[in-house]
Amino acid sequence: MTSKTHRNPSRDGYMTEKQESYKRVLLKVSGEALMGKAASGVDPDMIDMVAADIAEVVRSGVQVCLVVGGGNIFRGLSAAAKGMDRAQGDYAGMLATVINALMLQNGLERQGLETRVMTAIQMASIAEPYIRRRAVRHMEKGRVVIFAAGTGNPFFTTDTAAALRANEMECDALFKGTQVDGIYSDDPRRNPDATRYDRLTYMDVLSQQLNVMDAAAISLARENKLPIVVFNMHAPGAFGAVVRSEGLFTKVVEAN
Ligand SMILES: Nc1ncnc2c1ncn2[C@@H]1O[C@H](COP(=O)(O)OP(=O)(O)OP(=O)(O)O)[C@@H](O)[C@H]1O
Ligand SMILES: O=c1ccn([C@@H]2O[C@H](COP(=O)(O)O)[C@@H](O)[C@H]2O)c(=O)[nH]1
Repeated sequence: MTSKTHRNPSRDGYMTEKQESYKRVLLKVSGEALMGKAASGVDPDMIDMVAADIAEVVRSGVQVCLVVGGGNIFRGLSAAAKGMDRAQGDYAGMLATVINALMLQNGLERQGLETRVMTAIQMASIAEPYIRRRAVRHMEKGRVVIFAAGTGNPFFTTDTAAALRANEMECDALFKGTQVDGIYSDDPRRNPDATRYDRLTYMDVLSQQLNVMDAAAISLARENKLPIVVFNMHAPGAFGAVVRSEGLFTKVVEAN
């Protein structure tokens, strides 16, 4: 695939262009990616690398908001598989995303960026409650807004939270920074013969059950024609590169 699509500010169509021009984007940071080389938890070097990447994009004039996962600390589904009440486990998972958000906020501030953490579950002594119009205002002022605690509801994931917030913030695209350099025909970490796609439609991802993101997130993006860009966030500068449409990534859009 050689051509790239560009989402117009009106959000109602695509143009064929060589270079994307994004005004506002949401980056979903995988919790697992924050582990770096560690077995669990957060690798401070990885926080610094991700923060430097985000700072580069912000300084290029793009408004950035973030949703952080919690899979490096706790996943409700895994706990439920061992007998824990699912909803209780999911609330613990959402709290895990708040820990990651605070770590990332600190990393971003060390890069000299202005930031706000907004939580979907109220915890007013450490972060602002999520208020949509306030979040938009923060971004207009050049602040990086980190949306924590997922959607605030059990039985969801931070991928769905990312699609939800990206739509609410009227972002031009949702970037999913993960451990693999795009979407493959099968999980590349389990199947070495899986092949990578440059471009897919939402329906391709749903019908072929390409499990890089959950179906609820893909459906939400599809309903609102929100492009999704999946890329590997382990190399320094990776986020800036995909925002400039460089390097390897898979883009999910409405039609090829
Ligand atoms: N078809 C596929 N193409 C690419 N990756 C896939 C595919 N199927 C499954 N995966 C897996 O999906 C993973 C993406 O999940 P990732 O860990 O980034 O998300 P997450 O669960 O949202 O993050 P976290 O819970 O750690 O915050 C990849 O690491 C990859 O191994
Ligand atoms: O809206 C949400 C978002 C997340 N959760 C719980 O948090 C963990 C961690 O999120 P990941 O997306 O897996 O990184 C998730 O496993 C859920 O248990 C939630 O309940 N609701």
